[in-house]
Amino acid sequence: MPYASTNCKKIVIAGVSGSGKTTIGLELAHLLDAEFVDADDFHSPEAIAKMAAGQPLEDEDRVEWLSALGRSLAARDRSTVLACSALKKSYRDRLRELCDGLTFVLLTAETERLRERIEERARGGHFMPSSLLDSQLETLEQGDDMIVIVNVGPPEEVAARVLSGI
Ligand SMILES: Nc1ncnc2c1ncn2[C@@H]1O[C@H](COP(=O)(O)OP(=O)(O)OP(=O)(O)O)[C@@H](O)[C@H]1O
Ligand SMILES: O=C(O)[C@H](O)[C@@H](O)[C@H](O)[C@H](O)CO
Repeated sequence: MPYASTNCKKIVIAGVSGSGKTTIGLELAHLLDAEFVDADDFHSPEAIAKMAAGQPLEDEDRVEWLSALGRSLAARDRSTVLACSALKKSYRDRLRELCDGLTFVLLTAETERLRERIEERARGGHFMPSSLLDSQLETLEQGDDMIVIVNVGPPEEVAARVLSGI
């Protein structure tokens, strides 16, 4: 059955590191009774090591990753929320090429709030250093192909705003 005629929703929660993709994506998946997939789980160990060492990923580091994510989304027959940075328009287009009917939501927040959240999370042992935030923001191509939601407030309220926006 073509995707458009089913109730199966495929939503990509995009944004820079620390924008809350995982936090809000999990809440949204709960509201939609959808599966939640974290694109960080699809990065190669080399890509994770690179980021952990403070080096930004480049286009070539993201090629296989995006293909695997697009194929994985297309293969799912349940509603799915994917937390994925999807910083460039070309990355989002690659996902669209592989999976029909994707809705993209961009989470944003003020830079200093993002930095504080990343630093707090890094103290808990997360691999991503806040030194990479500037390159994440430089790489981000915000476009009218995404609904923009400001991630400020209790996560369940932000997820409810996402739900009414999509
Ligand atoms: N609405 C919110 N209110 C308070 N804290 C939040 C909110 N959203 C996210 N956070 C916190 O900010 C940090 C970053 O959030 P999260 O890990 O969800 O971001 P992310 O976009 O998935 O990041 P990354 O891509 O780097 O994995 C976490 O510690 C999370 O608890
Ligand atoms: O495209 C990218 O640069 C990556 O997906 C990053 O966004 C990280 O995976 C994430 O920030 C980890 O915390």
